[in-house]
Amino acid sequence: MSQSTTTDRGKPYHLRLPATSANLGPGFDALGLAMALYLTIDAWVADGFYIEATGRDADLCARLEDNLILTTYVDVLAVAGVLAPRLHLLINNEIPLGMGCGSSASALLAGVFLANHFGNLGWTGQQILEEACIREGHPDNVAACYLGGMTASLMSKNSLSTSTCGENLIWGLNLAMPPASLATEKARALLPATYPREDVVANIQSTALLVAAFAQGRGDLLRIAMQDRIHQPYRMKVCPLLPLLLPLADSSATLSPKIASPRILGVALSGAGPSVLIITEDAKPSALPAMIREAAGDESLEVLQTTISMGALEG
Ligand SMILES: Nc1ncnc2c1ncn2[C@@H]1O[C@H](COP(=O)(O)OP(=O)(O)O)[C@@H](O)[C@H]1O
Ligand SMILES: N[C@@H](CCOP(=O)(O)O)C(=O)O
Repeated sequence: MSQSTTTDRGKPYHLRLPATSANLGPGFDALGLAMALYLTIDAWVADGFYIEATGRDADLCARLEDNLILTTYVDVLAVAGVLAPRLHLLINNEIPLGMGCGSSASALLAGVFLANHFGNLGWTGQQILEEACIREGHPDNVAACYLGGMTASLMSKNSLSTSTCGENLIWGLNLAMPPASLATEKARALLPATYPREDVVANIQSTALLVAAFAQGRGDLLRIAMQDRIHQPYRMKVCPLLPLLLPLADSSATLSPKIASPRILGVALSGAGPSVLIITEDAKPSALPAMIREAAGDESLEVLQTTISMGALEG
């Protein structure tokens, strides 16, 4: 992107927003886990809109047209009746776009943070969070992106309630990334309007257990607690990695603690897919990528290894 002609940039407004893995299996639209892969933005008022982007999907992040960060920024200020100062954004992105890792949540939250700061809106953190959740349409990734750890969220009449736990857990978060992206909107359109009662009850039971597992650091519960019956079965056809990798959750269950194989705690679709999240007892186990590639039958499959993030930084 072309350079801003702003000569004296001064201290930038700085944002660092994590990727998120929503749902964690059964917690559809309710649970999200913040991951230590970041969208980092430095912003200054300038004489026009400029974006310089580096990192993952840098070409998409640097686009000025239909850019979710900028459209959110301009729209929030338009609704507030404030003329949006033009901005120069310096972006470094580590979050894969359209892969089920919450890139749109981080972009929306960034747009709202920028609007609040440069439009002097004076909003509280809660107002910023609620605005971004309303715009995303479901609170799970946005709330985890802001608050970090494993965040449970509930949106009722545009009012958000949240609770966070597990921010200090050192479990490994391993993401199997197929080559093609999948728009969340498309993956949501595959879900039925109603569900059998037994599927709903099974998901309520799993979700309750899953929250307890994160709150108490009970990795032994994840294999059972990450089972889902309300979105993953319907998304398998557009997320072909999922049926190949779900059995990995069972592979560790029978291992003797003496065997030095990476201990897999649980497996789920990451967000709306197509990536798959594999949680391990240890952070970044070096033997796991090869195990995942073998199960997927794809030697060149990308595997990202990361850990739990504490959430957003701003200022
Ligand atoms: N850093 C970013 N800059 C601009 N647009 C972004 C950014 N991150 C995400 N987006 C927009 O969000 C879309 C992906 O959102 P979505 O389909 O919900 O997938 P996910 O949130 O799982 O990555 C991208 O195609 C792009 O339009
Ligand atoms: N609960 C949502 C989560 C979407 O997450 P994303 O990272 O894929 O945008 C859903 O499952 O649709």
